[in-house]
Amino acid sequence: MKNIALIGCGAIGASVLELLHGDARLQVRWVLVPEASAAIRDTVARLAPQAQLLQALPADAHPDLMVECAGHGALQEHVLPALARGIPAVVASIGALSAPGMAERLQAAAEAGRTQVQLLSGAIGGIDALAAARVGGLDEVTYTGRKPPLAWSGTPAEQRCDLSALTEAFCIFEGSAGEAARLYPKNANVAATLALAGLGYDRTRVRLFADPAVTENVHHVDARGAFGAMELTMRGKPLAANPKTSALTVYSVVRAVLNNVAAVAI
Ligand SMILES: NC(=O)C1=CN([C@@H]2O[C@H](COP(=O)(O)OP(=O)(O)OC[C@H]3O[C@@H](n4cnc5c(N)ncnc54)[C@H](O)[C@@H]3O)[C@@H](O)[C@H]2O)C=CC1
Ligand SMILES: O=C([O-])CC(=O)C(=O)O
Repeated sequence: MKNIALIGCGAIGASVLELLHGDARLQVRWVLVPEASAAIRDTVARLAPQAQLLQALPADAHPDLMVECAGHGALQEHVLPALARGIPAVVASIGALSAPGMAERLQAAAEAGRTQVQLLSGAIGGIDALAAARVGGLDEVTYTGRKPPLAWSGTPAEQRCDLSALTEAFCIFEGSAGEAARLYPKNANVAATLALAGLGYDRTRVRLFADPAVTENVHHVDARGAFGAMELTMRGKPLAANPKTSALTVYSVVRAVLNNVAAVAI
């Protein structure tokens, strides 16, 4: 049986616990959050009663896998030290890697601990194809993200337009994946994932729209290169607990965890 440390117990973390609950091949032994609200305590008591709810991984704990679904700060706080201790990790907050030096520090920590960090595909598909296409050489990768206006609340989009008054699609951002990840950290994980798998932060073009005509989180990717061309549209249903997050992100985390305990991984 594999022991799991879960970082974050919000919209994604709670749904991950729900889906892993009862799987005899693994046990969530630690849930790490900055503050254990009553809702988090209830969720953990119901879905992972054996788990310790803590702020940091104890020095003598050695999980088989750390699962990050918490936010950008969690990479610095939990993932880097775990990797350095030899604990493998899967990470959902891919936008965090756009902070200067973070990608290099993740790599150095994993090398020091002789382990591996897996960057999850999260809300987007086709990352396998894009990363494979990169081997042959990519010429162009463009990502267009479209979410309902209120999914952009609390972001710099609020300074660009009145989100609640939009009657048609409004382009809230156009630029590189690097700028997108810095300005819209909670919404630009997909842009950062595409950049890391494909042409990098500077050469991956990004357009983000607040669109009152959509009810889903719509991700569109166009890529061209030596392999040929790829066009992909995902229409992700948002999680009820957090409309900024697509439900597929939860399934992507669960898939990665299950691939760690399954005899055949896909
Ligand atoms: N790769 C992808 O496609 C996607 C990635 N994400 C990432 O997943 C993260 C979590 O998403 P949600 O669950 O929807 O957010 P949420 O806000 O519902 O939950 C975040 C949880 O993490 C905890 N937390 C925050 N900072 C922490 C820290 N430093 N250490 C430990 N716990 C911490 C919070 O207390 C809360 O329990 C987002 O911040 C985003 O970076 C989200 C959507 C898509
Ligand atoms: O969950 C999504 O649809 C994607 C998302 O928020 C992001 O790119 O960070």
